[in-house]
Amino acid sequence: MSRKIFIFDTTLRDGEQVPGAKLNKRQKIEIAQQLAVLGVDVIEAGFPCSSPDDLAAVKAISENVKGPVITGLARAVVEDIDIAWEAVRNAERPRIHVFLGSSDIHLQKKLRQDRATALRQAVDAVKYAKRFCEDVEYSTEDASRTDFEYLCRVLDAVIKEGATVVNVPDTVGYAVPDEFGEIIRKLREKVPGLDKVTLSVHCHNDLGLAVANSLAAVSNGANQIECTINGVGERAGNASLEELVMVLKTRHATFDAHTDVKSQEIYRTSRMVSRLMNVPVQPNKAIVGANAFAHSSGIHQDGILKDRSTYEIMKPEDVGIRQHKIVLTARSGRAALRHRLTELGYTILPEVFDRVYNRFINVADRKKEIGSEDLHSIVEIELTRVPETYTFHSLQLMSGSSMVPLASVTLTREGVKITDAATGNGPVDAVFHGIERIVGVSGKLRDYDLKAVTMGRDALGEAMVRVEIEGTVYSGTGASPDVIEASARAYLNAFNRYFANSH
Ligand SMILES: CC(=O)SCCNC(=O)CCNC(=O)[C@H](O)C(C)(C)COP(=O)(O)OP(=O)(O)OC[C@H]1O[C@@H](n2cnc3c(N)ncnc32)[C@H](O)[C@@H]1OP(=O)(O)O
Ligand SMILES: CC(C)C(=O)C(=O)O
Ligand SMILES: [Mg+2]
Repeated sequence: MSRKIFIFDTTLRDGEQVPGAKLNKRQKIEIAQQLAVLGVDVIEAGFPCSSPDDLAAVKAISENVKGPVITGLARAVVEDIDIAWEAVRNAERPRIHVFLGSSDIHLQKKLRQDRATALRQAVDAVKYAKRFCEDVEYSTEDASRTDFEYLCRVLDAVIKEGATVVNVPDTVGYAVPDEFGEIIRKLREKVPGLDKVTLSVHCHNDLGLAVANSLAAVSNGANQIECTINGVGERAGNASLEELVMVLKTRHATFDAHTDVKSQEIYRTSRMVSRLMNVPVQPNKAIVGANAFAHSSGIHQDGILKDRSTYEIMKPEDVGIRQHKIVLTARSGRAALRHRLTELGYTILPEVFDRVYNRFINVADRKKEIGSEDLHSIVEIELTRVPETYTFHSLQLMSGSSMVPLASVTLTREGVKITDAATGNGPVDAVFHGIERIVGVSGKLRDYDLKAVTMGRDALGEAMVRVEIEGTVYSGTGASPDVIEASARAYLNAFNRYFANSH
C-alpha cells in the first residue's frame, strides 16, 4: 500500500486572499460542501479574526460540513486563537492553525523581534491553542528563507508543546525543487519529533514552482500538502490541488504515494470556484483549462482517433470532464473532419469528401473554429454541386456612405482568370453586375436571403438566391465568413446551374 498524502485545501483562506475573490458566507459554505465531496482531508475555511463575516462563515462551515477536518488560521496571539477556536469548535474534527514568521527577514523587518522572543511566542501560542483543541497545526511562515538550525529549533519546540501538524511554507515561492526537497529531507533527519506528527508543506507559485516544490517535498518525506483549487492564492497563487492530485495519480509508481481525493469531482469543483470567486481559469491551465483535453491539430487528432494514448496521459473522465474535444480548425486534417462528419450522420463518397475538405480548409483559414452548423452548410453546398463553368476566385470592393459602390470580380474559366468591374445600387448589386459582365448573361434576382449559420462575429454567412435567367428560375447557395463573398458565390452558383442546364 502506498503512502497516503493528506490534502489540505486552503482555497477558502489563502485562495480568498486573491483581490476581488472575496466570498460571502453562503458561497463559502457551497464551496466547502463541494470540497468535502471532492474528498480533501482538511478545509482551511478562513481567517476568523479578520472580519465578523469570516468568523460567521467558518463557524457555519464547521457546523454544516462533515467529513474533513475544519481549520481556521490565527496569528500567534491569544485574541486570534480565541476567535479561531470559537469558529471551529463545533466542527466534527476541529483544528486550530497558528502561524508566525521564522525567517530573519520576517522577524527583523515585519515582526520586529529577535529569534528567541519569536520562539517563545510560537511555543506559547501552541500551548494556548492546545488548551482548547487537540489538533493544532503550527506554520513557520517563510520557512524556506529561514536559517536552518533555527527552523529545526522552532519545529522541535512546537512539537514538544503538542503541535500535531507542522507546516513548512515556501511563503514567497522562492525555493527551487532540489533545495526545497533537501530542506524536508534534512528536517526529517534533524528533528526526530517529526516522526510523530504530520509534516506539511505550503508552496507559493511566484516562480511557477509551487507544484514542483510540493512534489519534491513529498519525495523527501512530507505527508501533507497545502494547496488550492485552480491554484488561486496570494500573488501568483498556491500549489494547484488538481495538478498535485493528478500527478500523484498519473505517476503513482514514481511517488509511491496517493491521495483520497475523488478526482472525478475535480472539474466540477474548479468550475464552481472560478464562478463564485469570479477568477477565470486560463485555457491552457493543466487539468482544468478549456484546452487541457482539446486536440486541434490534424496529426494529434489523427493519433487520438486511432488510439487516445498517443496524445493523452490522463482520461478526461478521470477529472470529471465528459470527453476530450476534437476542435476543427485550419490545422485539422482529413481524419478529424471525417470523424466529425460521421458523428453528424454524413456518409460522404471519397470524391465528394475531397471537395468538402478543400472547402472546409478554405473556410477554416478565415474562421478560428469550425462548428457543426458550419459543417452542415459546407457539406450541403458540396452535395448539391453542379459542374462549375465559372469558378469564383476573388473580389474587391470600394464602397461607402457617400459613393457609388464599385466591385471588381475575378472568376476563372478552364483555369483562366477573367476580371471585370461594375457599379451597383449597393455593394451586393455591384458584385452581381460584375459577375454578369463576365459570364455574358444577365439575370433577375427573384429572391435573396442571407443568414448567419453560426454564432459569433466570425460567423459563417450563407446566402441563398433565386435568379431568373432567360425565363427559368435557378437557385444558388454560397457560404463564406464574408457576406458579400457568400452572396457572390450564391449568384454564380445559380448561373452555373443555368450553364449546366443549357449545355
Ligand atoms: C502568509 C499569509 O498568507 S499570512 C495570512 C495573510 N492573511 C491576512 O492577512 C488576511 C487577514 N488579515 C487581517 O484581516 C488583518 O491583517 C488582521 C485582522 C489579521 C490584523 O489587522 P491589524 O490589527 O489592523 O494589523 P495589520 O494588518 O495592519 O498588521 C498586522 C499585524 O500583525 C502582526 N503579525 C503578523 N503576523 C503575525 C503572526 N503570525 N503572529 C502575530 N502577529 C503577527 C504584524 O507584525 C502587525 O503587527 P503590528 O501592527 O504590531 O505591526
Ligand atoms: C499562513 C501560512 C501557512 C501561509 O499562508 C504562507 O506562509 O504562505
Ligand atoms: Mg500562503
